[in-house]
Amino acid sequence: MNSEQLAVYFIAGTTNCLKPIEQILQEAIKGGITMFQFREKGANAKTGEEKKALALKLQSICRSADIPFIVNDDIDLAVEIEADGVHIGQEDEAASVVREKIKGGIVGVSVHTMEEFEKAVADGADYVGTGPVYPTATKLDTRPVAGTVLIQQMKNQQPSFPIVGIGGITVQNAAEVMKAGADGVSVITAISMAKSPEAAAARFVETCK
Ligand SMILES: Cc1ncc(COP(=O)(O)OP(=O)(O)O)c(N)n1
Ligand SMILES: Cc1ncsc1CCOP(=O)(O)O
Ligand SMILES: [Mg+2]
Repeated sequence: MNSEQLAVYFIAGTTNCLKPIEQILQEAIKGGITMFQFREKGANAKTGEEKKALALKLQSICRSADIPFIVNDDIDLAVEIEADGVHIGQEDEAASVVREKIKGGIVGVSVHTMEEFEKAVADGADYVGTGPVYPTATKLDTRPVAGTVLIQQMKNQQPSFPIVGIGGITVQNAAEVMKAGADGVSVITAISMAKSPEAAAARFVETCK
């Protein structure tokens, strides 16, 4: 993975979409997203075979566009379908263990403190995601809103380690996240719920790429 692939990192699951997720992903790809994470969780989310079938469809769309397809949380699914990578949180197994399981794949880790950042790097993470940078209604069990300070601190300590901000990021505040030192923005609502996901993605590309 190179850090440029984090520039406009779109994340979605069916519960974040009012239209079919396949259509939204295709529109976002036309707009220029650089990476996609399948995050199928929460009330009414698909599970089991239905979740796997959807993952395979979205993976195929990403493959055709040469965009990395990352699975959130579900390491077994990522291994089974040979996803390009997995994104794990602090409640999941250590990145070093996950790295062994997904042989050669991308491992992203959520961090909220410098200690968590240093551990993720030592464990062999390929990138870290940190947030919520701004208030978000998408994830209820988040840590407190953090602003951009941790992004600045991580960048100062390890200038070349890939970092992405997440949480409440919009086309209006994305520049501030980049200015703090992020390599990109992770976005759910501002693309998945946009009137035009293509136009929204294109505006993020202008700011972040
Ligand atoms: C790129 C990126 N960064 C952070 C997260 C959040 O992960 P986590 O804290 O494990 O929360 P869930 O997304 O699993 O609810 C992410 N998904 N992606
Ligand atoms: C998954 C996640 N982790 C921290 S905030 C968040 C939700 C981001 O969603 P949105 O871009 O809609 O604020
Ligand atoms: Mg998680």
